[in-house]
Amino acid sequence: MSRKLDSPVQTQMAVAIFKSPLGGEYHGNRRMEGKQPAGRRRVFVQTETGCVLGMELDRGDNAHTVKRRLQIALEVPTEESCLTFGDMVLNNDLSAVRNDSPLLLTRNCLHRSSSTPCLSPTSKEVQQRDQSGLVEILGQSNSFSKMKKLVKDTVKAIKMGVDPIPVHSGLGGAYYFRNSRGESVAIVKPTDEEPFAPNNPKGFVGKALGQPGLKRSVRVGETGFREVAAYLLDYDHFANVPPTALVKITHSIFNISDGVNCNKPHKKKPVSKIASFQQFIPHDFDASDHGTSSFPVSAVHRIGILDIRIFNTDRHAGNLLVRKLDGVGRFRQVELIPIDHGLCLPETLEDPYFEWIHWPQASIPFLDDELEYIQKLNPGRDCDMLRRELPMIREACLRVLVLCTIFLKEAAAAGLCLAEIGEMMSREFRAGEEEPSELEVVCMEARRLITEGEVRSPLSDLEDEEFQFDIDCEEIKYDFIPKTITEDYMARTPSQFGTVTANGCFPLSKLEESIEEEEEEEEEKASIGNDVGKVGLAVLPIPERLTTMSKLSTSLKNSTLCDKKQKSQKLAKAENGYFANTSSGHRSANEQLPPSMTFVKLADMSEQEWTLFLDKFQELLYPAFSKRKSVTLGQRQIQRLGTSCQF
Ligand SMILES: Nc1ncnc2c1ncn2[C@@H]1O[C@H](COP(=O)(O)OP(=O)(O)OP(=O)(O)O)[C@@H](O)[C@H]1O
Repeated sequence: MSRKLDSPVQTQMAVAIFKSPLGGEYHGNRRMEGKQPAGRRRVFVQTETGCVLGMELDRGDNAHTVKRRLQIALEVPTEESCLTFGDMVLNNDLSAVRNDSPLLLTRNCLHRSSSTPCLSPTSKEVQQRDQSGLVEILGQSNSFSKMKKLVKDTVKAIKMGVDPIPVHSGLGGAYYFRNSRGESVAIVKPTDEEPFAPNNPKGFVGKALGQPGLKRSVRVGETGFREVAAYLLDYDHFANVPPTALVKITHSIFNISDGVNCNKPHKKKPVSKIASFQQFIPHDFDASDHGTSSFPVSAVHRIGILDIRIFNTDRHAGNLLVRKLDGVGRFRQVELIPIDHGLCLPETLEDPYFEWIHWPQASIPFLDDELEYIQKLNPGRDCDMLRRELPMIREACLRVLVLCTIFLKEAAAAGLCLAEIGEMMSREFRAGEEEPSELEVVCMEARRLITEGEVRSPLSDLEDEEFQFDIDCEEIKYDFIPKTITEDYMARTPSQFGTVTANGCFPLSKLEESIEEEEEEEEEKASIGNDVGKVGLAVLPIPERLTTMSKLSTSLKNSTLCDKKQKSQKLAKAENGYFANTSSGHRSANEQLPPSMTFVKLADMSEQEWTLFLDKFQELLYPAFSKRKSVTLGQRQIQRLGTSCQF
């Protein structure tokens, strides 16, 4: 491990070495348009501890030449370093890397505990040599044009000495940047100050950039581009996401955990960061402080539509700002502003969080303009746009976007309301165990079907001893037509499939339990990553368990699905164990993170499998929607009955 990578001094050197000849102050992206010699690109290399180095690539550069330059600056031997750009490990060719792209430099992709200090340019000399502007938007989208004035105002205020204000709420580092009148105009969240990132100022540290973060399916350092993705996907400002861009920004307010800046505000030196930069929206409350009944139906629907598309795992009430419109003559009316989209577009499906799910507005059918908006959504086009504007975005995130957009479109067309759609995406906890959502159950079945190649008769399935969804033996008839498997399976909610255990498996009979217990013990001894599956224990109360047992297929062993879930759980355990600890006084990521389950993976499918999977997924949606509608109908009847029985 290089000593140099952990000390601020070399970063100064690095920046000096990589100083940009494209000097001048910030002019949006104008400077890059036209004036840059053909084939030249500027990139920002971020080390896993958050240090940002501006660097220029010539046409002839390749990953090796870049690493060699970094070796000189940081003393990291090229064979020990790894340069990545989103999903891509840059081994040689750099043609996919665009101007202004942030690259990540890690040590041979090794994950390590990262309480090590951040490197950042600290001396005045370095700042002068690093001639990029104080705030530079990374990306070319026209959607960022609104941001240019904001950036200009911010830069002017910085130069006048108007300091940003640290935001005390939230787990991550965030700063209100102001204009020359001292008014907050932007909120800036550096990617290396996210929860658990190396330079988090609130003590939530313990991971390097690129490792699984607060949510396992969102890596540390990758919430910033998700904030931007949410803004870019919010076409026509439909849900009211504030304008947001990714920036490279330099200021002394930012935190670095090297003891240089900590607790010595008067001695702070300017540091450069990659950050999300979002327009500050003046507001009166957030949704946790305000009665939700006054929220307009259309505002709730529009935010819900966005949350579903982007699979938001963090729509809590604090992430909905509320602005009273009394001042603009709309007495008692409010406007909602959705913020904090850093935990959307996870790399796998998990449990989303939709605060609005039980608000009455979410049970009101979609309005015509909303249905029209949904109908026009085109997930393929969304992906193309995101690949173009945010080339570091991972394909796994795009698959989640595609899946959820299809789900939304089909559900809305089938007449489901927002609450129903949200419920179908949410997991349930029963007896302390997490069950897959209805959406995940559909995905699991679609994967099973494409893995098997063809839908086959239940008899052959039983002979194969493949895993089946709670097939009731008594109900199986030999003249059962293939489609019926799916229908039978769809006729059940996840809870009717039986409780899923911590391993994501359905409960077994007692006999099987004891066998599995033994197997589990055996496997505890086996190494992590062993392919032998282990099946979890049933957790149902006895009577319920007996009913479930009688219904279970006799062929629950050899479950590929369970194997996969157990493997991912083992890996999760292994990873949790791996990030052993951090500096004392800081809360390590290990202490904070509850393990979360992955019931179905999307990223490991080939392009061809993914296409087949989406076809199957769409086919399976219709019976799932019918089931959901009948459940809702049943609930309403019970509610009505309850009301009419009241004296
Ligand atoms: N665009 C905005 N305009 C005005 N205020 C904002 C904006 N974005 C965030 N805030 C304020 O800053 C606070 C912290 O922001 P945010 O919730 O995005 O940070 P976070 O660290 O990601 O928080 P959390 O830990 O809740 O996820 C918010 O509670 C809100 O009060």
